[in-house]
Amino acid sequence: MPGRARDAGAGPGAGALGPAEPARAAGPGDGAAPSWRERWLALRHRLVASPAFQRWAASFPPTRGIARRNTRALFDLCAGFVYAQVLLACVQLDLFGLLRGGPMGLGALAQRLALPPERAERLLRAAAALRLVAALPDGRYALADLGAALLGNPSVSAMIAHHAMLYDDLRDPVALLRGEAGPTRLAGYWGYAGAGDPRDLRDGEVAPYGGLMAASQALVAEDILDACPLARHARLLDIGGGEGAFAVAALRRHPALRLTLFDLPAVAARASARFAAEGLGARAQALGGSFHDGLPGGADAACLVRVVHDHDDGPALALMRAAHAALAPGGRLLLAEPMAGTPGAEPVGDAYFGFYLLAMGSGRPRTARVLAGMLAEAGFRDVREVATRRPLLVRLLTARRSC
Ligand SMILES: C[S@@+](CC[C@H](N)C(=O)[O-])C[C@H]1O[C@@H](n2cnc3c(N)ncnc32)[C@H](O)[C@@H]1O
Repeated sequence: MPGRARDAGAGPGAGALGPAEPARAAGPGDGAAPSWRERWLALRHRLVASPAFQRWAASFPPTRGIARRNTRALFDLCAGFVYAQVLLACVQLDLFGLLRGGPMGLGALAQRLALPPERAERLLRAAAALRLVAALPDGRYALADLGAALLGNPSVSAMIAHHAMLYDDLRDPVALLRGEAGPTRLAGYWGYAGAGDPRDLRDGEVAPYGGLMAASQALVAEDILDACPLARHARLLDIGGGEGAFAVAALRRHPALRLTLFDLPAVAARASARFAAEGLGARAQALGGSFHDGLPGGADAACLVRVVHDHDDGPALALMRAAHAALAPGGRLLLAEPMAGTPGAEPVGDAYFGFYLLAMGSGRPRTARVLAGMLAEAGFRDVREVATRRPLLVRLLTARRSC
């Protein structure tokens, strides 16, 4: 296992980077005397664990609201899988597509869903409780905000559908944590994460994840390009650029920009076809290879979009070093991905991506500060975070190679 990156500061510009990784406090297990805070927490936890206290807190007016919120939060944690499966059923049955044209009654919906009316009603009531659809006073059902938002983002439905593999892999989370779960379905899906030489992957093995990534780029490319326009750059190296969805968005926005996309050979071939189909063949080329063997030079900007978190610390740091070596002096790197410790989205980084990448067999979510430390270690300077519109989906660090 490669060594973990230090939670280092990252030189100039890095001071404002997110919360530090929580320091591992010395505790009784480490031989140190417990601090007053630990003693207070222990007392508090003994109280909260007591059923008598729970009953009292749930009826005492000043604590009633907190007790109910905590009960609900705990129940939601227990029930999360069920909610996700209700959503999967809605997606598989295309419920939101059916309601796109307007509200429908139960009978018509049951027929279109090919479900007995009682089962259709059960699904619709569950979906209404989850704010995916709305039950109208006249008994018909309509889209609610969350269902309508899914219709506007078809890639989210693709993500939901492919979660069937993730849930299979998470069936025994302790075995997964102990490395005793055996081969996972996600490692097969993301072929480069498994054993073997990723350069040997064939078209049929990269197409499923390539398509999923290309579809979900719609959500992130504009946020990245709005946060960090590339107008001052002449040539962009898109490292691990997939089928070219981000590249196409960048080229369309900056008509003078030229671009080299680098990805595994089978993926680069798909990107090449896309550039040609979009009429961008004269400004964009796709090169195939493994970035662990080095990167093509000549670019004054490079980007790593949703790539670094797929890799353990040793390969991730080597990749940053390769990007540094490939950039022209003074060139700029953009590192964009969802990050751990994002305020208001903490479970997305450490819980969702933490376990997703564990099942995939490679990588981990990192805080902005850890990534900044790694970039500095790879030789970059001026590491800074640029705010994006939806940090839950993507955050952005920029860094420079010295002149
Ligand atoms: C999660 S995808 C991100 C794709 C794209 N940047 C995006 O955001 O849509 C990671 C990409 O890294 C590529 N990749 C993984 N290992 C690689 C390697 N050793 N050499 C080159 N590309 C690699 C994969 O083929 C894939 O296209």
